[in-house]
Amino acid sequence: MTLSNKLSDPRLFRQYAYVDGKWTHGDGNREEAVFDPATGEALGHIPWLEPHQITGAVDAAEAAFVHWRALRADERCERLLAWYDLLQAHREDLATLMTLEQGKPLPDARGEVEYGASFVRWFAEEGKRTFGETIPSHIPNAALGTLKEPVGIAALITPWNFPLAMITRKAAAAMAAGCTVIVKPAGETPFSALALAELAERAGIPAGVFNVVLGEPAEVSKLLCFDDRVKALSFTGSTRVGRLLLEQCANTVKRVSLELGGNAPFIVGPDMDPKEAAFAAVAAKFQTAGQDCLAADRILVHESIHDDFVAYFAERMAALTVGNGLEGEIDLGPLIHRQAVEKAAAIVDDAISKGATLVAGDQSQAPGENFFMPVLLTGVTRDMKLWHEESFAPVAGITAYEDDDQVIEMANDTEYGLAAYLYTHDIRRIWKALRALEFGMVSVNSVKMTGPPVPFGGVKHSGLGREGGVTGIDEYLETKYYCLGALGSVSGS
Ligand SMILES: NC(=O)c1ccc[n+]([C@@H]2O[C@H](COP(=O)([O-])OP(=O)(O)OC[C@H]3O[C@@H](n4cnc5c(N)ncnc54)[C@H](O)[C@@H]3O)[C@@H](O)[C@H]2O)c1
Ligand SMILES: N[C@@H](CC=O)C(=O)O
Repeated sequence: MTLSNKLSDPRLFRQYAYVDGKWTHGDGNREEAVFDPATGEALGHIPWLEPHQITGAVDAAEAAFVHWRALRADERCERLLAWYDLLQAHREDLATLMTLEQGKPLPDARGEVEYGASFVRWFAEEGKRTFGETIPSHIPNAALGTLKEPVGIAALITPWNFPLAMITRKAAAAMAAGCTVIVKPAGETPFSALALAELAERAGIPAGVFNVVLGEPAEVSKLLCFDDRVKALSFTGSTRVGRLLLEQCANTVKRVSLELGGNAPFIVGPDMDPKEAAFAAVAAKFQTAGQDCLAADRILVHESIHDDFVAYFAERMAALTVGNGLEGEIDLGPLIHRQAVEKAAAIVDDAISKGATLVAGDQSQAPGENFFMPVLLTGVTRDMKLWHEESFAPVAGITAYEDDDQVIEMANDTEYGLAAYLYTHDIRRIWKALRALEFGMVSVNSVKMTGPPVPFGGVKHSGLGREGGVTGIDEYLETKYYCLGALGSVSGS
């Protein structure tokens, strides 16, 4: 059965790039196969565009910008809301596509479609609220103020772990602001991006406003970063590639937003019920099979409840089901590819060789070559890779701590600063930790922390800027100051 036969609307499965409202082949006949990580089967192929075709996408976005920015904000809102409605209407197909190319269980994929669509609705509305200011004038007979204007063309480069929501969180903000966009999705998961393009077209988003380019990642990114007509780059992905792109954008002095890696601490206070905290930690660790920038990577538990916590964690972890996300009640799908499995195994081996205890995680039970069974390690210490690197895998590491000052210092001992979790009901402990934790987001007694109203983003090497929330649209807006002089009698306004 081919992929399109699994969809009720087969036209959502596209194997072309989408530029200037046209489905596009690569002129050089280069292409890339896309695999189902659960089965290893090829799902289809995507073309790689040639450099002149990437430049052509910038030409198209430049031409479309003239008209798109000139629309009234409420007109852009209408088109974005039509896109939102189509995402909702096709959520089952979008979820199926996502599970096939990314591997996450179907209920999680449905959740991501909802999540991704919610950003479109949010920014459709926010576009109507990009207010400027009036400034009390210090210049006689003048009126001062600001206007908000779209920055121009935005290049959006996105990862494979959230193939739809990482695009809409950027694209909807940029498009609502009046920008045109060129999306470069991850080669592992292009089909969700292309389905978004198909639905954007049906929603009446004009040609050239939403483009999806495909190609060799370093080549495409360089062309977009070096092109002076591209005014903003928004990237979600690894810190390694983020640093590279930041450098590449320096020459053209672009607006750069970076959503990079995380290495979240999950702190459990001595006052917590160990069962409640352990169950929450399992949820925070194993979301998206651990391939999540918010995954709880370092679980720091007060020594007084450590042993009970470990027992409950192991019990809960043992109940997790691992398998093909399209089949039955599955908690964890495959990892994205074999290299991810090898990296996870190396991180586990490194920890064990340095003294960690393997409590659970028998890889002989893995249902396929891209699967990695959940692992629980205790006695994790700072010299281990598991402490410093994002494992991006279902590997949980637990460390005991003695007091509040020590655990804050441990939590901050990372180059990353995306998200931290804190479980305690002691308000003084909460307040102290909230202020001391060097992370862009701190979630207290809640695994879920994201959504459209939230300013999502990190500090330190986890990124620059914020996505979502009331400030997310600012990444795509310039502030233009004006001074209207010689007005006669307006002094004092
Ligand atoms: N902070 C966030 O909001 C957030 C969200 C999701 C994922 N992430 C991070 O993303 C990473 C996982 O995603 P990934 O493996 O796709 O990341 P990645 O950095 O390898 O790839 C991200 C994107 O960059 C492209 N790319 C890869 N190499 C490139 C190069 N040399 N030059 C230019 N572009 C290149 C890829 O094709 C892809 O489109 C993790 O580090 C995760 O924490 C962060
Ligand atoms: N779960 C994150 C994506 C990180 O990988 C989000 O909600 O943005």
